[in-house]
Amino acid sequence: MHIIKVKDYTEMSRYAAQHVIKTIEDHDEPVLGLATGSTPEGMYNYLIEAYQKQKVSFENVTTFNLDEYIGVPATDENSYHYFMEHQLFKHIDVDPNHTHLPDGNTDDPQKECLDYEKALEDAGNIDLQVLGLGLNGHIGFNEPGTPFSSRTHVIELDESTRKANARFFDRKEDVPTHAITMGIDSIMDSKEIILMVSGEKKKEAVKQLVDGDISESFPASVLKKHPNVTLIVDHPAAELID
Ligand SMILES: O=P(O)(O)OC[C@H]1O[C@](O)(CO)[C@@H](O)[C@@H]1O
Repeated sequence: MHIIKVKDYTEMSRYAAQHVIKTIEDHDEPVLGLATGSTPEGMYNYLIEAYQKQKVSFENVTTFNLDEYIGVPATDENSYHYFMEHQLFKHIDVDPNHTHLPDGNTDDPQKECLDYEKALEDAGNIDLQVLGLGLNGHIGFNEPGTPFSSRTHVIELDESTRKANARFFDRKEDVPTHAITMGIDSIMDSKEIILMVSGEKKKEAVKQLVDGDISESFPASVLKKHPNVTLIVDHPAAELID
């Protein structure tokens, strides 16, 4: 795993956005894996700015998001559909038919998982996957204990994850209990991965990732087995690593 230390959230976001733009430039039909949460918001703002300055076009880009809550309609502002639409998609020239998120509002989540895997396969795998890091080491919504062999699946969210994400909801009880997430093996199929981590509260997770063992009890540790991963970490989050 290649480690890039940057000053702060702004630099992390800029660095990641430049990496995404380079991937788009290097491929005729780029396939991007995208994340939600607070971590990538700044990167999305840089991408929108670059698009507005005509430095990049998303016309030929296909996107796959990592995850979606179960039972939250796409029109609900807490859904990851809504997040992506408002944080990125509606501001750029991506073809809406080429953006994919799991449908968390389906009657048949198991079938939705299989369909999502099929769509990923048909797209020929992800050229660049963007990841954030959960406090407990989750990537996507793959919580500790998720098998490294997992493909897209339904997951019960950890209490710690529901607590961490309660800031987006009116009440903690409103945070969904389940989600559909790309599996760890699905993520590992990506040709390249960037993992963005910012902020002092993630410093223990970063230490565990960098210095700890590769173990299903800390899902992000699997990334150390991937041949092309870059950790972009800001100084507050990198405080405990060399
Ligand atoms: O960026 P945040 O909000 O700290 O969340 C970290 C990770 O957790 C998730 O939001 C899922 O809880 C991921 O999508 C994200 O990468």
